[in-house]
Amino acid sequence: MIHIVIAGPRGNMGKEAVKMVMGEETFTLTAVVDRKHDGARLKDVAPDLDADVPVYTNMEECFQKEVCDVLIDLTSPETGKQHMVTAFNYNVRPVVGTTGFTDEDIEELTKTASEKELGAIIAPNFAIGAILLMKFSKQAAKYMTDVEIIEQHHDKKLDAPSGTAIKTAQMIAEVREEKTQGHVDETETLQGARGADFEGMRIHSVRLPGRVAHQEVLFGGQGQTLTLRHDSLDRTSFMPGVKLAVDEVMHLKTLVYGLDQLID
Ligand SMILES: NC(=O)C1=CN([C@@H]2O[C@H](COP(=O)(O)OP(=O)(O)OC[C@H]3O[C@@H](n4cnc5c(N)ncnc54)[C@H](O)[C@@H]3O)[C@@H](O)[C@H]2O)C=CC1
Ligand SMILES: O=C(O)C1=N[C@H](C(=O)O)C[C@H](O)C1
Repeated sequence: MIHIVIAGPRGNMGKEAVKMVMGEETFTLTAVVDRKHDGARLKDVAPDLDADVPVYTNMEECFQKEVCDVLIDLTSPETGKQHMVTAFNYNVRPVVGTTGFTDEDIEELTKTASEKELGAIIAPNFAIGAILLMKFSKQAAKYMTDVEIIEQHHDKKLDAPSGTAIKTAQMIAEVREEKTQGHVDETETLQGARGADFEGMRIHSVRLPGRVAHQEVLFGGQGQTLTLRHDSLDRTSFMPGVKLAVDEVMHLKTLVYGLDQLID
């Protein structure tokens, strides 16, 4: 039995994670960490979840009082890192879907996980289709080096570009011959028109009500284009990946960044 604490249980992702954990025979939800409602029961502050577990606002107190093997963090960019550090201090294995980590954050957290020989996962995207999109993009970029990434999300999203777009660009950059795209003399008459620059590739972020999570990777070559696209139509798309990460993190002795590392 894996004992789990979820941070951010009333958020879009947190709610789905609570339902998923409660539905798994080998998982037990022991508590949740929220921004408010300290001392309440989750079922009283989120009746749609029907989860009779305690709510803490202080993660340390939660780890001191409750049994916890794995922390699932689905909060905000500034909170995720802090939660991971606290989890490491209590020998709890973090599974983090929260996006917005810098390269330095990931390096620092990897060092701590390795020193403690404690498993940890930061997964910018838990959806299998999105992981396949990243892998296929990496494959295509060996042959087609002009790439533009267009990601589209709901307008409540805090970080841009998305964690998925950054991870996709990082994976592509591992194999892509470095080049600056577009015309050598191109200028932006309106700042930002060409999107963010990742090693010469461009990333464009769209934010619209009605969207969930979508990404296209566009490749251009002589007389041809290739478009790869993934759509998450609702947040249940991420849950098999969250379950996989919880199972896998129990066997790891360091931090893994991206589920692409765990899926063939
Ligand atoms: N890895 C993946 O597959 C996915 C990752 N995400 C990421 O997950 C994160 C959450 O996304 P959503 O659920 O859409 O956001 P949301 O805004 O709906 O939920 C975030 C929740 O975290 C809570 N929270 C914030 N600070 C907290 C703190 N200090 N302690 C406890 N709770 C705190 C908020 O109160 C809120 O309920 C974002 O970073 C997003 O980019 C979202 C979808 C999929
Ligand atoms: O905020 C979201 O919604 C999502 N965030 C993740 C990201 O930044 O890539 C994953 C998914 O795209 C949904």
